[in-house]
Amino acid sequence: MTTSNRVVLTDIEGTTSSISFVKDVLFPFARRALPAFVKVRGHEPAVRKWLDMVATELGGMCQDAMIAEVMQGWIDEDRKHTALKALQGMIWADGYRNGDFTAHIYPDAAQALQRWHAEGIPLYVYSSGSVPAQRLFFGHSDAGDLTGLFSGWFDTEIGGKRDFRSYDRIASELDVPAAHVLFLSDVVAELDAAREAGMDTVLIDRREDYPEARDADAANGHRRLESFEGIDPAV
Ligand SMILES: CSCCC(=O)C(=O)COP(=O)(O)O
Ligand SMILES: [Mg+2]
Repeated sequence: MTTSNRVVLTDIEGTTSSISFVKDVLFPFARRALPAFVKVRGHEPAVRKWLDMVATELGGMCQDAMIAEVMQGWIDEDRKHTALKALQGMIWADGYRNGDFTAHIYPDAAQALQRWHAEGIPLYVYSSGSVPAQRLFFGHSDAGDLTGLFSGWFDTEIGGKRDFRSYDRIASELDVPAAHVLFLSDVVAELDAAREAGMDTVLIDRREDYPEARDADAANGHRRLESFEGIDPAV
């Protein structure tokens, strides 16, 4: 057991897992399935709630087929919209259940998360993917069911990942000083926001995801590592 009072908060896409898995497997799967999903399950309250949110944003009174089309455009743009992310998660549930795919996780990330958990370091996820999608992701990962490693999950319902107030709220929910939280992400703007809230940060700069290494300027003062190896959350 560790004597550290630090906790780890990690992003998923580009950090624990490859961008290509999300962009080339998950997004196309959701894009293809969206029209039928909206038609078949659009009446369920848990689905309707999000469709209505999108319809309101589009000015109200939209047909579901049009909402599906708009959301397909959002997938193409990689919009991190809370309603889209919630619906994507519901669609991916079928894919995981049917064994269409398992979620990619870098072996170094799986090993480090397992080690830190064994050392007693609390682990949390903060991703634009919805919390149910995060649970599915780690529940059906290439390294097996890793959900038991995590003490909690956060998505954009707590706020956007580039807004320092989201990190304030997360630290409050965890009931720890922000300085005790180590946030790991591949996106400098997210790390900037976490640092503004007082968190410690590491830029995960993987060659598989970012062929050109980011220099010190691009890293904007954040510690930069090319994998989870070498991260010691206890210091
Ligand atoms: C966990 S669901 C798949 C990832 C996803 O939809 C996404 O937008 C990932 O964004 P992240 O904040 O993890 O970079
Ligand atoms: Mg990311």
